[in-house]
Amino acid sequence: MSAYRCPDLLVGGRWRPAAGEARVAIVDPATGETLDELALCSAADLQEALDAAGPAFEAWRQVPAHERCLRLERGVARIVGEADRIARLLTQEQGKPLAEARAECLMAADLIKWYAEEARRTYGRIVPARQPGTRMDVLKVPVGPVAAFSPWNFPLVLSARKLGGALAAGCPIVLKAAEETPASVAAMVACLADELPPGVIQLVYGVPAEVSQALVTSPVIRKVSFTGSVPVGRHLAQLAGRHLKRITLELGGHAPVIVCEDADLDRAVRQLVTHKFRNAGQACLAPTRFFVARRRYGAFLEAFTEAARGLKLGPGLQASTQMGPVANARRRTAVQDLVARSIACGARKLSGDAGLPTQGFFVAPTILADVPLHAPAMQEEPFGPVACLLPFDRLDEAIAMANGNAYGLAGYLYTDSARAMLQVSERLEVGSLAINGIGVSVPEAPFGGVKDSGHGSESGCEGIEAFLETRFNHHAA
Ligand SMILES: NC(=O)C1=CN([C@@H]2O[C@H](COP(=O)(O)OP(=O)(O)OC[C@H]3O[C@@H](n4cnc5c(N)ncnc54)[C@H](O)[C@@H]3O)[C@@H](O)[C@H]2O)C=CC1
Ligand SMILES: O=Cc1ccc(S(=O)(=O)O)cc1
Repeated sequence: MSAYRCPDLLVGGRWRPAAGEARVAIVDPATGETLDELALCSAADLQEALDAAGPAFEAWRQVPAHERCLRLERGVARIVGEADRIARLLTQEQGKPLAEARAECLMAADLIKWYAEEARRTYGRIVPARQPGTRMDVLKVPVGPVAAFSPWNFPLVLSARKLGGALAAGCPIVLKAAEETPASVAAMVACLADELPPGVIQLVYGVPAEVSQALVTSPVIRKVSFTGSVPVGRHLAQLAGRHLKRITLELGGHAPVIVCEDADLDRAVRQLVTHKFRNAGQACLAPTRFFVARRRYGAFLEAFTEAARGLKLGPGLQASTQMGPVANARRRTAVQDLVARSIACGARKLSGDAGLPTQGFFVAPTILADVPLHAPAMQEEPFGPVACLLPFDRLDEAIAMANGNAYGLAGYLYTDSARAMLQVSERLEVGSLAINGIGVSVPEAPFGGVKDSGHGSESGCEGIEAFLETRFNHHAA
C-alpha cells in the first residue's frame, strides 16, 4: 500500500502544520487500522485565516471573470491529471471502491470547470432610466469571504461544489473539510491553490464546533455553506441567523422511488441497485424508500434482492470490489441499530450478513420488505446500504407516502405514463426528480433540498448566484 500522510493546513497561501495540540486518528475503514494522525487547528490558526481572507478578497475580486475562469481551468486540468493519486487517498481514508473514488474526483473537476465557465456569464442588466442622460444598472458582485463545511461521504464532490461556486464568483473561501477524510481534499485543493492569489483558498481541519463558531461569527465572513446532518445544519442556521449571514444548507435526504406498474423493471433494478449501494449507501441522494405498484412488487423485490446479494464486498483498493465498508464504526453501529429497530416494527429483512469480511466496518446490502411507514428506517436517514420496500395500489397513495417524512432532496420515478410523470413532478416534495433514470445531480443543474433537506441550491447558475450579491447603481448626469 502506498504511503498515506495527513495534510498540513493551508493558511494565508502557505501549507504549514496546525498549531493546535489535539490530534485525531485517520482510520482505514477496510481494516480499522490507523493510517496517520491529523493535527487540528488552534484559535490562532483560524484568526490567521480570517486575517488573510480580507486582503485575498480585495485581490481576487479584481481579477476579471475571464481570467478567473482560465486560472480555475488550469487547476481543474491538474486535478484530472492527478485523479489516480487523489482517488487512492480517498479510498484509503473513506473506504469507497477505487473506481468510485476516481469517478468522484472527475465529477469534482467537472463541477469546478462548469462553475469556472459560468463565471463569465454572471451578467447584470441595464434598466431603462426615467430621466434623460441618466443610467440605471444592476450588477452581480461577489458576496465576500465564504466559510464552507463539507462532509466525509463525498469529500471531493461536496467540497468542489463550494470551492467552485465561491471562487468562480470572485469570493475567497475558508474550507473546513471533514476531519475523517483530509488528504484527498487537500490534494485537490493543492491543484487549485497554485493558480490563485495567497489566501483565496484556505483549508483548515479542527474541532468542528469550534471552527464554525469562530468562522461564522466573524465579521470577515459574509456567506456560509454547509453540507451535513440536520442537527448540525439547524445549529449553523441559528448561528448564521444571529449574525445575519447568508447560508446554504444541504442536509441530506431519504429519497423515495416510485415504480409504477408500466415501468421497465429490468432497467429500474439495474440502475437502482448501482445507485443505492454506491459508496455503501452513504449518499444524500441515495434511493431509500421504494414504493412499487402492487402487481410488480414481488418481481421487483426478488430481482432487487438478488442483484444486491450479488454485489462483491471488499476493500476499496481491491479491483474486484463493488461495495466497500461504511466509513467508520459509528456508522456501522447506527445502521445496524436502525435495521434492528425497524424489524421490531414489523419490517422483514430479506438479505443476510453471511460472508461479510471480518476486518473493517462492513455492512451487508440490506433489503427490508413491507416496512411500516412509521418504522425508523422509513423516517430516519439510514446513510448506509439499506433499502426499504412497500407496495402501493394508487399513484396518489404512493405520492402521499413518498412525501411522508421530513426530508425532500432527491426523488426517482419509473413509468412510461405521461400522466404519472406530470403528477409526480408537480406533487413530489423534492429538490430534484429523475424520471426513468438516476441523474439527479449534474454540474449544470441546481441541486438542493426542501423541508429538512435544507435550502438554497448548489451547481447550476443558482449555485454561483448563492455567492453573488445584487447591486443597483443609479447614475445621474
Ligand atoms: N448531506 C450529506 O451529504 C451528509 C449527511 N450526513 C448526515 O449526518 C448523519 C451523521 O453523520 P455525521 O458524520 O455524524 O454527521 P455530522 O453532521 O455530525 O457531520 C457531518 C459534517 O459536519 C461537520 N460538523 C459537525 N459538527 C459541526 C459543527 N458544529 N460545525 C461545523 N461542522 C460540523 C463534521 O465535521 C462533518 O464533516 C449521517 O447519518 C447523515 O444522515 C452526514 C454527512 C454528509
Ligand atoms: O451525498 C450527497 C451527494 C453525493 C454524490 C453526489 S454526485 O452524484 O457525485 O454528484 C451528489 C451529492
